[in-house]
Amino acid sequence: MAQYTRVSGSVGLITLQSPPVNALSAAVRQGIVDLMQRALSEPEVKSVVICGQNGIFCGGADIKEFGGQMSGPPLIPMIHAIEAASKPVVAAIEGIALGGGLELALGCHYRIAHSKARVGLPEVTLGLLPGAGGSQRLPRLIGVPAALDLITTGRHVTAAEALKFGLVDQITDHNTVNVAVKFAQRVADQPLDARRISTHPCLCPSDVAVLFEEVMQRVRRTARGAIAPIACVQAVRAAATLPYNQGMERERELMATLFTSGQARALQYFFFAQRAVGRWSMPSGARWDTSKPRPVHKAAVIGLGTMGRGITVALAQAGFSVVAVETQEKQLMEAKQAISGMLERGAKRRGVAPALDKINYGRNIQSVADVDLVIEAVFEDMALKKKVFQQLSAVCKPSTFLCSNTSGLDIDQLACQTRNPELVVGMHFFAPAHVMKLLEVVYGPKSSPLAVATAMQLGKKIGKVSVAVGNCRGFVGNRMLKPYLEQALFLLEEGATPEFVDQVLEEFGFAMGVFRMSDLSGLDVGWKVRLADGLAMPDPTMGQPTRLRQGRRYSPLGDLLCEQGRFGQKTGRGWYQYDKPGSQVAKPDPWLHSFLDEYRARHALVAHRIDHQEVLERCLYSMINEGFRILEDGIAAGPEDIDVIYVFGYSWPRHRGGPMFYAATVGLNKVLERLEHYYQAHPDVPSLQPCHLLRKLVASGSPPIQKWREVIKKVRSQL
Ligand SMILES: CC(C)(COP(=O)(O)OP(=O)(O)OC[C@H]1O[C@@H](n2cnc3c(N)ncnc32)[C@H](O)[C@@H]1OP(=O)(O)O)[C@@H](O)C(=O)NCCC(=O)NCCSC(=O)C[C@@H](O)CCCCCCCCCCCCC(=O)O
Ligand SMILES: NC(=O)c1ccc[n+]([C@@H]2O[C@H](COP(=O)([O-])OP(=O)(O)OC[C@H]3O[C@@H](n4cnc5c(N)ncnc54)[C@H](O)[C@@H]3O)[C@@H](O)[C@H]2O)c1
Repeated sequence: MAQYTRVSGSVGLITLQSPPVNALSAAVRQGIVDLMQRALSEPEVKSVVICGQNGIFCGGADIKEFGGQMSGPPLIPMIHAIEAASKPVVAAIEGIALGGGLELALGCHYRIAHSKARVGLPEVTLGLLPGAGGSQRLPRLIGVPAALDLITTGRHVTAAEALKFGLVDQITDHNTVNVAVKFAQRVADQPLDARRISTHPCLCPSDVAVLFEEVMQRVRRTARGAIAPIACVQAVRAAATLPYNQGMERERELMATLFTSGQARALQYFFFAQRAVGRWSMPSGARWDTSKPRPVHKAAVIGLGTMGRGITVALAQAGFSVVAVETQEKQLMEAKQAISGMLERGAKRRGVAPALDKINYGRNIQSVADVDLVIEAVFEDMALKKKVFQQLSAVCKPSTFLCSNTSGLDIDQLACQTRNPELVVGMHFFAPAHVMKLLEVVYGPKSSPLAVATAMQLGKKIGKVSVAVGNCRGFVGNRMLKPYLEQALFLLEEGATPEFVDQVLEEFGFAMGVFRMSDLSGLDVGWKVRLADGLAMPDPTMGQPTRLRQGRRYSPLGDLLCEQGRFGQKTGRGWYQYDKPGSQVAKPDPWLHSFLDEYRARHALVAHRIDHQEVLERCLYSMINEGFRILEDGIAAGPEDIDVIYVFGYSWPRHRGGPMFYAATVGLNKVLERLEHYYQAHPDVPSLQPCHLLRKLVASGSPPIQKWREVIKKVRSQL
């Protein structure tokens, strides 16, 4: 909807009204079309101002409409009509002008923005391009290089930056609508021809062809298979090389291709999934909207290794006072230096002062007595963690929340060491903790809704996307990683190379294949866990590792590499070789290939030809199958939780929506059929056995992903 008022006698004020972000729904578009006609027909009205209610100009097209039959007046002619109007139209931009919202403003003759407003064309993040003339008007207004930057990244810019670009005409600290109305009165009689951006020539640098070539190469390199960034470059190239009308035609063609692509559907699903995870619930029925968090002012981090340092930086940067405790003197010194460096670099990037004074360092756990929340990040060793939780429980205020950054140990066992187990949750960060967006908030059987709500809110405050999950070995992310890693090893045993498996996964869109990723994070991490589990022990009778452990197929390949001191990048050798320890350039290693040949010969394994399809299906479907088990067990409340965890924590390509959305795209019956096929071929691999929920979903006609929760509820109620 939109509302019309006449202000100061001669200005028609059109206010977009569609909470929460004044998206351009059919009703809003209809309102704008009708009210523009009214303003143009009233002789007293000399100029028009368009603004949005509640201090928000417009969040763009209504993304919810994209999924269905679109109705109402189309956006492109609506914006053309505004630009063609005989009376000046001024956009009063408060809050945000994004996507179609900015395109609407670009159709206006003038743009006045509040100093705190942000503008941008984020369509690329939804698998689209600015398809209401944005790709053609923006380069004409601010030049090709700046337009390419904004359109291919989708980044939001501040009002000050927008003014520098010439994207807005004026910024104000006062009431933007009042300023815009006065401005509209001043320009009421001025000629409009030069203000119609579509009539401007496109501002191109002399080496524009080289520029497009360079940008296209960069975009292809970083897109990981996403098509929208490439279409964005093509659309801007059309603006630079074609007359406006032909450019608009090209924009329309490209948009039509994107609009109906699976990638746009995946990215739009993911947009809503990110928001859905904030509406968490627990099996007890506790929910985000009925559970109040308690404020946290002062926090502590215990253990300043890789993770503790990043967590300390994340907390300090968000303004929290932090007590940082490390028992080892040498580690403490190194940590202080590393944390200060990270804070200084971060502050320089953001143009603010480094938050060095937010942190108090110490070696004694007693120094955390008065904090509101503790995050433990000591070694992944249950005995040590239990001891630390006992100490914390004795030292801290009774109301202090005690959280663990464990990668997968039982939160309940830690809670049992404390006086107030209801205040214990997992806060599982991802490395590097000050950079990675994901936080798994893990509730155990005793965790209270208060503790979950507090950890979720803290996550939000430090800029994380937080997902509440249940307590089980590996939680959601690492639990699903296990069958994925396991399949990758089995594929090596059966004839594949690490290079081939990685290539297939990287072509699929992962930032790194499974073996390059293992080399980066360190092969010793998983080895220690397998040793602790009694899995990585060599067979004592044979002096040889066997391939069956605890009743199921087991690949000792990773253990054998670790026994040789091949821990990955840090030792300069792993699944690949590196020029020196710490180097990041992975090179195929002939030693590894001979080692694999010998290993296969020793175990009478005949290498067979493994193709792309087999790598993808075995690695991904086994992981997806575990995802269904996680849903069935109630560890994740819905598929969105899993998808958000995988995109933000494990570099799953966003344009494929996440593993569960991908399963829905491939077709659940196909996933089931292929899992059945592989399970038949490998009956000693339980992770390939299709789980009950997957079968149930297929039996229910493979409903769309938005309906899975209903089936999950039924399956769980029958357990
Ligand atoms: C706006 C934000 C920055 C606000 O952030 P904040 O953190 O404050 O709040 P939330 O993110 O939690 O959002 C609150 C609430 O609002 C919902 N929401 C936000 N934005 C939208 C939106 N644009 N539409 C619908 N709903 C929205 C959000 O989901 C939350 O609700 P929930 O219930 O989920 O909690 C932030 O929200 C944000 O960044 N929003 C997105 C901004 C954006 O990306 N805008 C661009 C939209 S796409 C667009 O504008 C396209 C245009 O270029 C025009 C395209 C023209 C279309 C023409 C169609 C041609 C098709 C051709 C096909 C031909 C086919 C054929 O030939 O057959
Ligand atoms: N490294 C990762 O990628 C990663 C990712 C997510 C979670 N985690 C988890 O985070 C935790 C820490 O991992 P990390 O990689 O940072 O380990 P790390 O080995 O780098 O650091 C652990 C630090 O804890 C210190 N420490 C040990 N006992 C202590 C005590 N009683 N009091 C104070 N400090 C103590 C050690 O001196 C060391 O500096 C583990 O539980 C791990 O599973 C790690």
